[in-house]
Amino acid sequence: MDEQQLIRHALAARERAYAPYSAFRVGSALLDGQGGIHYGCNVENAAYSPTNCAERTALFRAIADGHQPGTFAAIAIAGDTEGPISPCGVCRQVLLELCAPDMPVIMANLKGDIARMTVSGLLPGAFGPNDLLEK
Ligand SMILES: O=c1ccn([C@H]2C[C@H](O)[C@@H](CO)O2)c(=O)[nH]1
Ligand SMILES: [Zn+2]
Repeated sequence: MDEQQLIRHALAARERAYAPYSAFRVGSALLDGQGGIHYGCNVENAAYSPTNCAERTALFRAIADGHQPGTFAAIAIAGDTEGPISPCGVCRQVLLELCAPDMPVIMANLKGDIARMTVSGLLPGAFGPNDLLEK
């Protein structure tokens, strides 16, 4: 699974977004350690705050399907932004919780722009699992 393929999966997932309020559709594709893909899209809500971003949808789906935290290989995210889409702060925190710190996060837009970061690079100075679990 190369980067371009993972981005294509994220773009396909974006088609399933439920975004009637913002009309801003986002897709994600999470690659697991066995080469499996877990799709995510944003799912909005009339009360707004229950909205789930594409990134968290894919991560929560994969965990619910039995994958262990820290075993994922990469995530791609795609949205119709000027530059490569950037995950929100809540998703950065959830990525830090459920993925290895050095896991690649591939950010794309519809024009083919791509940016790459690691999970830990997206949330410098984070309060994370180590602060509670390793005493
Ligand atoms: O990285 C992002 C940024 C935004 N959204 C969603 C949340 C909301 O439904 C809409 C507008 O913020 O886009 C995502 O899913 N992922
Ligand atoms: Zn988010």
